Amino acid sequence: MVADGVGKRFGETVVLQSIDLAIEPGEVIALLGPSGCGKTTLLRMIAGLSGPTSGRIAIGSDIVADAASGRQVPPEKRSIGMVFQDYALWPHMTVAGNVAFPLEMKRVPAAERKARVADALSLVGLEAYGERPPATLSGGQQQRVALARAIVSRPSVVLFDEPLSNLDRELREQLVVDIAALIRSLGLTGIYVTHDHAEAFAMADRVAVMANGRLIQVAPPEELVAAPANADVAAFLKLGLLLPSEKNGSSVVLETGGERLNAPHGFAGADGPGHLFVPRRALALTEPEAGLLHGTAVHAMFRGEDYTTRIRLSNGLDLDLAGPTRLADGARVGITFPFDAATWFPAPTRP
Ligand SMILES: Nc1ncnc2c1ncn2[C@@H]1O[C@H](COP(=O)(O)OP(=O)(O)OP(=O)(O)O)[C@@H](O)[C@H]1O
Repeated sequence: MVADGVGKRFGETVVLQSIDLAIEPGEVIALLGPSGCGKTTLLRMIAGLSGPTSGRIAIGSDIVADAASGRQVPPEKRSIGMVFQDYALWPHMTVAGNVAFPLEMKRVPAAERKARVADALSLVGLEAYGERPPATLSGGQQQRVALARAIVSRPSVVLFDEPLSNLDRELREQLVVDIAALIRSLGLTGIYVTHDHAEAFAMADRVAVMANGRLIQVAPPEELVAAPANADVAAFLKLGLLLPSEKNGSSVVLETGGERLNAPHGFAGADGPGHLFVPRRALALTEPEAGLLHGTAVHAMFRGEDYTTRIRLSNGLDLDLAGPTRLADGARVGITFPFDAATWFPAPTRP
């Protein structure tokens, strides 16, 4: 699937700017971003449920949408399967009837249809449920039916629109693994929309982080965590501490609280306002006099193996840090980190 300069406007409102995204066959991409950033809009255009106002979309070798020529291939003629948040099963059909539907649309002969439906239901662990009406199944089982329906015709791309958000946490954690294993074992290409970064990390080969109708970083999960492209990505993924500050040469002064950090080797990046980013794994609690930053313990929570303490920094930010001891509420603490683990993100200069 290739999106080439894809944009979407509703009247005067620009919802997607100019999206360039190429997904390899067999690859799973998560579209991740806060509510309203345009994830569903992009997915609906790939599905053919709406058309781009600029750019074009290809699935395999077919151009399925092209704003310039007005070409818009309808959803049923695109090689796609879809799994929606609300399952979207037809209540008047049996489970097997639902799964068979995409094959009926393609006029697959009855005997082959039956075998393929049985195969798809067994892949999702529901071989015994074919004759039941969907309403008699649990939410998790209904979503498995929707998954079987999405893969039964072996489409070029399977599109997922927040498929697990109606399910409780335990079920979500189970299904995310099952879905990931299934799409990988079948070698399917997947686009998975979510606002949950744990789900995106569990599912995807690469994660496309979106904000305000733009793609801001497309990278494997490990790379996003190790090297977020900017302060927005680090903030959205909650990767650590983002300190609003002013940089002047090798020193960084925190915007509020006035603490000054003198980095022995300085930080790369332009002087002026911005954020100092310190990844969570680099942060450690220490005595107040040994701390680069200072704060007060708000409350320590026992987490089974260690304690997570919420610390209110002198600039008012809250930070949760794990440690082996229960700190008293109100205790003064220091926070330290190796300077070479920190990154300076200058404030963006927006036109
Ligand atoms: N038909 C429409 N007319 C006008 N604005 C729309 C229309 N559809 C979507 N939008 C706007 O486009 C923006 C992006 O919406 P979209 O549903 O793609 O976001 P999202 O990232 O999927 O959010 P969520 O996670 O809440 O579903 C929103 O500001 C929304 O209000």
